[in-house]
This record gives sequence, C-alpha cells and structure tokens, in this order.
Amino acid sequence: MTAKIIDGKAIAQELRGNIAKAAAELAKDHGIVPGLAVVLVGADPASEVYVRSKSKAVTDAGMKSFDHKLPADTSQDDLLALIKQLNEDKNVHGILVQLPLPSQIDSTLVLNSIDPNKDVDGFHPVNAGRLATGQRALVPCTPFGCVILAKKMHSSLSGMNAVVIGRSNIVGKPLAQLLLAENCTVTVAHSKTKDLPGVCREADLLFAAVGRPEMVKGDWIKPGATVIDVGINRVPGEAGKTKLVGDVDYKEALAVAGAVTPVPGGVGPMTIACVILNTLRAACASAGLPEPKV
Ligand SMILES: Nc1nc(=O)c2c([nH]1)NC[C@@H]1CN(c3ccc(C(=O)N[C@@H](CCC(=O)O)C(=O)O)cc3)C=[N+]21
Repeated sequence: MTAKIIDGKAIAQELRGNIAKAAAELAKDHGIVPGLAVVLVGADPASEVYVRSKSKAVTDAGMKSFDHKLPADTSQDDLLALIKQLNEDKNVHGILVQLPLPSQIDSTLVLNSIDPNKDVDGFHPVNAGRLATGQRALVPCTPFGCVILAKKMHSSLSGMNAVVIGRSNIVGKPLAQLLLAENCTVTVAHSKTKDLPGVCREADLLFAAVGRPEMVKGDWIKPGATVIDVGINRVPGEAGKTKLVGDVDYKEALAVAGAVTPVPGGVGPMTIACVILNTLRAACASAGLPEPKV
C-alpha cells in the first residue's frame, strides 16, 4: 500500500485564496482592512525567512503588514513599550512576536503583555483558557493547520482515536484541545510515555510534534492511519548540504499509513496560512462580526 500524500502547500494556497476573498468582502462591506504586526528581535536567518513569508502572505491576502525589526540587544522594556503601542493601534488587528527571543528578554512576560484579542499566535493564557473551555479563541497556528489537514482527509473526526506525540504549549497541548473539540478520543504521549510505539499503533490520527528527526517508524503506525508530521528538522544531507526532515520516517510511513504529510510542504505552509486566517478572525471579532467563513 502507498499512502496518499497530503499536499499541505496546495491546501494552504487554497485557504489563502479564500481568506483573501473574505478580507476583500470585509473591506467592501465594513471598511476594515486587517493588519498584522510582526515583531522580530535579532537577526536569526531562519526567523527572517519565516517573517518574510508571513509578511508576503499577509499582503497577498490584501491585508496590511507592519514589520518591526529590532536589534538583538533590545531591552525588555523597549519591547514591552512597542507591544503597548501595537495593542493601542486601531490599524493592528494581530500581533506576532517571533520566537525565540534573545536571552535578556522574558518570553512569557512579553507574550502575556499582548492584547489577547490581537494574539494571533494564540499563546496568551486567556486564549489557552478560551480554547480549553470551548469559547471563541485565537488558536495557535500550527495545531490549527494540523486539524484543517486532518479534516481534509476525514469529513468528521468524531470518535476517532487521536494520538499526539509532544506536550508543548505551542503544539501538543492546544492540538489535544482542538481534537477534543472535534470529538476525538485524545491521547497525549511524550518522552515519559511507556511503550510509545504501542500507543501510536492505536491511533487513527497520529500527530508527531517532538522535534526528533524521523523518530516515528513504520511499525508505530496503524495500517491506513492518517499521519500528520509537525516536525521540521534540519539534518545533514548529500554533498555537505543540509535537508529538512520531519519527526516521522517518511519512507516507512508511506508504506503503512493511509495518508501522510510531507516535510517540507505539509504542516509548515498551513502554519503560515493560519497566521493570516487568525488575523482575519481577529479583525472580524474586533468589529463585533461573526466568524468569517473560509
Ligand atoms: N511567534 C511565533 N510564531 C510562529 O508561528 C513561529 C515562531 N514564532 N517561531 C518559529 C516557528 C517556526 N514556524 C514555521 C512556519 C512555517 C514554516 C514553513 O512554511 N516551512 C516550510 C519549509 C521552509 C524551509 O524550507 O525552511 C515547509 O514546511 O514546507 C516553518 C516554520 C513558525 N514559527
């Protein structure tokens, strides 16, 4: 058997097209142009790539992008002052502070200073709480994208066994909450889980978010399962170059799974699309409008 390859790049492109249409309607009917402020502290090359692709996705969708590049030695007080200014700016509907932040800055303190209604990363405890209690929330973009991909494969996730490997605040925990809201039976596995391969083999939906290259092997996967690979690991490739691999052994997964996401071209592009989606959602909520349909 060869698994279906879930084309995250194409699904993200389609979603971005729908977001652009919804944003155009919002501008026409209500005179609102959603705006996203992206704050980058320091010059990490990988972060610069992500920030560029986010800004491009925002402008492609007809929204406004406000980029703030600060030097690596920026003080915590200066960063907090910028966030206060962005919280008060009526043209800014979403604020994203790129992680990781330099060591002189307390990331938790900074993320908690973002207005929860502009927190397009969904990292603020108020949004974590809203998600956990089933209220309208800004949801972290990577888990949001993972669930959209799973729903592309299955019209309903209700009653499915979902296993999430990883319990981070950014992916594992919010993903578990989203899957629970879809009526999945959810297991969150992690480094202390006993018989991890056996736990994974029970999964109809398997989500790997551990950050260990190719850890999930073919014999961890239930035949026919849907496998969503959240990992993005840069490893040595051919001829002294590096390559990206996920947390799943892709070749082995292809032989066992029903469907599998590639890396790159799977969850990554969906993360970007969901940043834009959350900016649109934040803009609608700020105007007292219902959830946009995309
Ligand atoms: N506040 C904050 N929010 C984030 O969402 C956030 C962050 N900080 N810090 C860094 C991580 C990483 N991240 C990615 C987004 C897209 C791809 C992506 O599109 N990847 C491409 C490949 C890109 C490549 O070739 O390097 C793909 O998987 O196809 C990857 C990684 C968002 N992050």
